[in-house]
Amino acid sequence: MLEIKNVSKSFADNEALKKVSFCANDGEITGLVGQNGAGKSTILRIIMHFISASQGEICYQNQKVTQTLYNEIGFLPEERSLFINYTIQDQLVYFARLHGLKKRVALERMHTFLELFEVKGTPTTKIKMLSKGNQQKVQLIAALIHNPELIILDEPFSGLDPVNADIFMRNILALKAQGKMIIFSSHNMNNVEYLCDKVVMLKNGSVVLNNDIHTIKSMFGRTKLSLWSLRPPSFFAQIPGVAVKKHDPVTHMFDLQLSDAQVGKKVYSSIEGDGYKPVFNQNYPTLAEIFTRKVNEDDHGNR
Ligand SMILES: Nc1ncnc2c1ncn2[C@@H]1O[C@H](COP(=O)(O)OP(=O)(O)OP(=O)(O)O)[C@@H](O)[C@H]1O
Repeated sequence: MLEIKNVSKSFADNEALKKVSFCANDGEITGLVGQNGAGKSTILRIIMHFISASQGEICYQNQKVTQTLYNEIGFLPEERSLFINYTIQDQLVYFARLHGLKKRVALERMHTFLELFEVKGTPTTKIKMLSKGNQQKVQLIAALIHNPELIILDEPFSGLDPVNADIFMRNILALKAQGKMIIFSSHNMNNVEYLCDKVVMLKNGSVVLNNDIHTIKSMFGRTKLSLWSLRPPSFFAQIPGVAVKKHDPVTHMFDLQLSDAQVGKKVYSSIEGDGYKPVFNQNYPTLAEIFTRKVNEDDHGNR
């Protein structure tokens, strides 16, 4: 288990992190989300010991994290850091050797990873000849080549097309199945929702959500209602607790936001006499919608 305990960090008078606490577990994927500047990279850099916390502590498997843990951690930095004149092979062997791997083992693993990640290039292709997405794959392989137990990925999906994002996701899930602990930051809520067991959301340096996805969704309730109706938008807008988010006059589909899941019953009874309804779907908000709501809340949790 990785425990982040009351970590604060200030850069001059800017409080970038305020008493941040959360845990990550072996065999689980934890997603770190938040707006630009929320503090995601800062907490990841503190875990990596690149910068120190102003306060608080971090424990991994019940021991204080020190630089000696370096070989147990695989890190994908937000800013890519490859030597563009190196070949893929020289680059990956270089990183593997930094972690004490023998060249033969590094080469074996390199071949496996190049295949798994479908890198478009051979071991002797120079990094600068690769597309941005393929360079990113090499950077991720560099983070994994020493077989770390804790994998920290700062925005792994930025700049990837959907096919390559899928390849990344498939491999991240395979690493989880091997029991690895994975923490990644991302602005792509669909990827976070698909991959993560747990989500931690930072807002202005503070944790505002910290739970498994199912619990987070339950906290918000089934407050999203998609329905088919021939009624005009004004009919639904006058029901207390209902906001009309979208109406398509061609398909007669509505997206309604409910203040409370119970309001769904009121909506249902108001159109009960209208006859056959091909769609009446009351659901939890998506993680992207929850994210937007949390961003727009004031500090007292009011929307
Ligand atoms: N080295 C630094 N010196 C001064 N301020 C910094 C430094 N690193 C980060 N900050 C500040 O700390 C705050 C958090 O930044 P951080 O990079 O952690 O945010 P982030 O959530 O990763 O944002 P993004 O999504 O844009 O990458 C910001 O106000 C930023 O300006």
